Parts: sequence; structure tokens; C-alpha cells
Amino acid sequence: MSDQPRWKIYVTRRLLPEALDLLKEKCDIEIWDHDNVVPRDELLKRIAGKEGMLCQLTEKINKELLDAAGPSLRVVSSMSVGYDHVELQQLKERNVLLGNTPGVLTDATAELTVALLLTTSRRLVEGTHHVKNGTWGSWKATWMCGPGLSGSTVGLVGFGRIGQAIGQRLKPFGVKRFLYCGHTPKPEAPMLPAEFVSQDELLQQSDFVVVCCALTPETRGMFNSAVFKKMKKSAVFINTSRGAVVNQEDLVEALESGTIALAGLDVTTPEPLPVDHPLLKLTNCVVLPHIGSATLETRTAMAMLSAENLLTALEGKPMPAQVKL
Ligand SMILES: O=C(O)[C@H](O)CO
Repeated sequence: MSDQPRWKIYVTRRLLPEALDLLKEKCDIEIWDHDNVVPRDELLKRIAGKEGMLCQLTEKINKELLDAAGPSLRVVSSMSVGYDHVELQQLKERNVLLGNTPGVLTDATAELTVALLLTTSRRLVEGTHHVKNGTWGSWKATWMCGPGLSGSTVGLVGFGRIGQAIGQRLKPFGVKRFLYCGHTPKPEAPMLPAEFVSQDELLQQSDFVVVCCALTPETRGMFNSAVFKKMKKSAVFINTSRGAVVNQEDLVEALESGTIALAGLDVTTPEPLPVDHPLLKLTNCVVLPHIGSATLETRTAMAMLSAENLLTALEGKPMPAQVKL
């Protein structure tokens, strides 16, 4: 037995055994060993006096939680690339470090985005519904048609790792132009190639508008009525970033009125979306349950990286993936 003191940590969800074993070597672990979200009062009680925390994107890391943890808390490791559930300023004020899981989920999220785009544009959910419900009828030339990717223009709102990976996967489908917008042109853009344009140009020219940006104060509610009106009537809108970048009432209206043609969402507000939500009544909208990173390999890599982030930070070493506060 080593004399090294063991760190006290809290894990907010059942974790892959490999990641838990790694943590067990050096930590005394309290864990919410369930697949559902830890109740807030339970979390606030258990976090008290812990030095580290491994959480998911479902846990709000805010003043309330950090006060409940107390001054012992040194690191929060989130098993997610997004960290919009974390109040960064609150961490900064307390010198608490933050780790996340970039990179390891890029391929899976890009893959899912392509799957969702094709499911939406080629109306796969509607199609299987007709097959199962006996409303298939005979082959009809104009039935179940949707826009093709070949020769199209794809606008990527968010041209980071995931946006670029989506572009690379869509390219072999014969996309004619890739557009992206943002604050400054990206050095990686010539590889696709993708053209840096204003947001308005992207909205007006794209057949497919694919949202893969982070949720920030700037992008929150960005897709509203005014923005949908700038898109083509035939536009397909895909969102695999965060639900809150979209004003959902405005999206329902845009889909009902034909302002845009189709939408595919892997993320919504709230999650889960209530089953009576208007978005779920629309035949021109596909909604998935936030499964962008849900491959076995990716979730394993995310769990391992978040465990490594936690351990290295507790050891006072640089984390493999640390968020700059
Ligand atoms: O931020 C993330 O990591 C994704 O939304 C879930 O994998």
C-alpha cells in the first residue's frame, strides 16, 4: 500500500469499468452508480468536501454547486466536449480547473451528422412510417422526394474540428461548394476546400445549413425567425451542436409555414423533448435523442480521457485536455 493520500472524488454517473478502475488506483470514489441524472439535492450533498468531480453535460456547474463543494474542490472533469453547462467565471474565481473531451468524439459526431442529414433530406423516417402503416401505395414519381447532396452547397455554421470532419465526410457525395462563417477565416479551409463568407451569404446560398458550433452567449438563440427567413425555402437545417442555438418556436413556425423545407435535430431544449412537443408532430422534422457521440469506441475514449484529466489535474500535472478559463 502506498502512503500517498488518496483523493476524494465524486462521479455523477455510472462509468465504464475501465475508467472507474483507473480512478480507483488513486482515489476514494463516491459515485451515483446509475444511468439516470443524479438528483440535484443528492449531488449537492455528496460533492461537499470533494477534491475532484467527474460530471456529464447534464450537471449544472454553477455557484450553488461550487459553494456546496467548498474550498477542497480543485478540478471538474466533464465527459463532454461542450462545456456550456459550466459557469466558467465561477470556476476561475475559485481556481478550480476544468477538463473536457475534445477530439475523441469528432469522428462519431461527424458520422452522426451525415446520417441525420441524409435521414432528413431523403425523408427516411417518413418513408419507414409509410411502409409500416400500409400507406406505401404504388411507386410514384413525385413521392418521397427530397434534395440530393450532389451539386449542392453546404453551409457549415461552426468550422472547428467537428465542422471540418463533417465536410470531409460529405465531400464524396459530390457537394459542389462548402461555405463557412465565423469571426476569421480558418487555415484548414483550403483542404476541403471551404469558402469563408458572411453569415447572410451562407444562409442565402446553402441548400443544407449544418450547425456544429459551440453554444456561447453569441450563438444562443441564433437561429430565429429572421435567420430562417434568409434561408432558401428548400433549405435543410441540421443541428448537432446544442438545442439552445435554436429558437424552437420559430423553427416550428418556419417548418409549418414552408419558410424552410426540412430540419434534423440531434439536440433540443429541453432534453428529453416532451412527447407532445410541436416539433414531434411535424413530418418534415427528424429529432434524435442527443446521440452524436454514441459509438461504443467514442464513449469509452470519452470516459478514459475524462478520468485521465481528473487524475493529472489532481497530481498537479497538465491535463491532456484542459479548458482555458
Ligand atoms: O458535448 C458533447 O460532448 C456532446 O454533446 C455529447 O457527447
